[in-house]
Amino acid sequence: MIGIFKKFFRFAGSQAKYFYQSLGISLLHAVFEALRIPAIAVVLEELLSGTMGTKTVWTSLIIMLVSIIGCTLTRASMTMKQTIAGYTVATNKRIEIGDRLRYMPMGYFNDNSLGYITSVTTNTAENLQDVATRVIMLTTQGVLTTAMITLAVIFYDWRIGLLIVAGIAGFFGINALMQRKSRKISPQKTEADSRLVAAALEYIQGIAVVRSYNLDQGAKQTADKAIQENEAVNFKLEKTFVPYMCFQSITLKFFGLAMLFVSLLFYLNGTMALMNCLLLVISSFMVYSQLESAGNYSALLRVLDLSMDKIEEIFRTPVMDSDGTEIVPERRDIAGEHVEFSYKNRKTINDVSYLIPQKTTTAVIGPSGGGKTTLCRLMARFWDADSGTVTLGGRDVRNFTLDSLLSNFSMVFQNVYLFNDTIANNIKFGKPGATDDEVREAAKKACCHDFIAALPEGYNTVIGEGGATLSGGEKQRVSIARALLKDAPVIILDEATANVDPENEALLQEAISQLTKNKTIIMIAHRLKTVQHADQILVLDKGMIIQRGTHSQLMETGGLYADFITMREKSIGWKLGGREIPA
Ligand SMILES: Nc1ncnc2c1ncn2[C@@H]1O[C@H](COP(=O)(O)OP(=O)(O)OP(=O)(O)O)[C@@H](O)[C@H]1O
Repeated sequence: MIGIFKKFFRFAGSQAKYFYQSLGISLLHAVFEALRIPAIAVVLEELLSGTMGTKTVWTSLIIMLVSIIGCTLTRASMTMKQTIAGYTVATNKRIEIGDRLRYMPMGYFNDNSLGYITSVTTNTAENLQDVATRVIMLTTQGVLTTAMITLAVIFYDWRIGLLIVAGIAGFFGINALMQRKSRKISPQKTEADSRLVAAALEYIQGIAVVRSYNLDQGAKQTADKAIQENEAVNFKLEKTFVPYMCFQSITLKFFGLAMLFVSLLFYLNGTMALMNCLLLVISSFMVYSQLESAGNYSALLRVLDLSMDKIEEIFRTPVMDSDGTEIVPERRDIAGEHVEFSYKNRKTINDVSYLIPQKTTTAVIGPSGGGKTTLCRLMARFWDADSGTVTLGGRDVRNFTLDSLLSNFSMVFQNVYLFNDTIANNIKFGKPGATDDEVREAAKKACCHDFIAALPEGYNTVIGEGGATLSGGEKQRVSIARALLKDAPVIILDEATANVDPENEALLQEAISQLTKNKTIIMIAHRLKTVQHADQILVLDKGMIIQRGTHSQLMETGGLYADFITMREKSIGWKLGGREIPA
């Protein structure tokens, strides 16, 4: 128990002082609680000696009032301090996690599900603000109050004091057994909580697929299973702890009763004065009451312990730019030398070298799964190469801080993610301090001003999470507006495939040509026109660059590129529903 407390105080960082302060107040609270014993003693003594007067009544009343008011004020102060500190610890940790996730290698997101990460920032952090404050307050208050009352009892009769101590020892013995059980079961609870969040997220995110394939049974069964498992683990937790809690409670009640009877026996055999006997009989009803409620909550200490472990695991995961420096490169050429990269053990980029001179366009083409996206993402350090180097302006990308490296790149991918916020704020994401005029200007260049202006609240229209309320083409143009606003010198573009309708296609092309003016462009190209006009074409297959050169050079040599072009040329001639497929 003490170990978990120490760990929590370390974990709480700057907020720990509020918990320490509340421990001090807790001690004061215990003193106020224990004051009731002398208040009763004063009255009993005078009643029994027959000297009872109004002065004694007032004295006792004042002590009682001091005790009650003191207890109330100290409890309120403790609750405020711990609650505020608990919420602040949870808030700080959530923000720190958010900051840290930005600098994590993408492999972290591969290895840990969205559900797991979400559950750490939601219910795990909630344990800090909720469980931590309640458990720490109740356990410290219970232990300190019992200790204080024990001291007061020892003052009147040390033998009964020893009896109380024996009761406390019995309580902690049972509590230790419960903690041991809790160590085994609590991880099941936190895992079941994570699984529940993961299943709910997956079910909601995949709801469109679930509907279109009429899979409600299968997908729902998975979510239902996670819900039922969670229920089962919680039942198991309760079923395991309830006997221990009952046993703790019975032990304390037994020792309370023993205190009552032993006091009476001591009185009967003449070793205890009547006043002390009556006082201790009354005290026997209150001595353990707070310890009992502390015991009921202490099982949750293990959950708190595990919550801290889960959060600390995130902080222990190495981030990418811990050794980076702020670099503003003089040139913006990008080069890879003997770059190798594997996802887990699957080699995806195999001894690749390239040079992308600044302000030129490089088209990357090749079969699906050949490694085009991976190659581009290694340039912006979504991942680190296993061997070889990637440089920007002659400097290894690993020498940059992630922020200073990424300030050079704008990336427009096919899977655009827009935040559940206004369109204006989604565009501003590219330049947080941008003015409304700048946002409008970027939107106009990206050909999205007209559709935004037609929305009910224009730029202040809130778009659903992931951009759910916009069409694919609209989302893509908003993401281009975002990139235009950022105005980074290097643009990585995963070109839209030809399955965009002709009107959108024309707008998209206009937006892209605005974005790419005067920049270094790396384009995963699907369109014949772009490929033909690129300064350099890299043909990537099975993680290797198998051809490189300009369109005419590669057409001359023949091979995969020439085959690709021939195929595209054939498809241009095809007509779909009377419309020509765009080149
Ligand atoms: N995050 C990831 N984790 C594990 N494997 C991945 C990941 N991303 C891609 N891969 C795998 O790496 C290989 C190359 O993928 P990549 O997306 O780079 O290819 P691509 O040429 O861009 O494909 P496409 O044209 O279909 O988009 C594929 O086999 C893919 O399954």
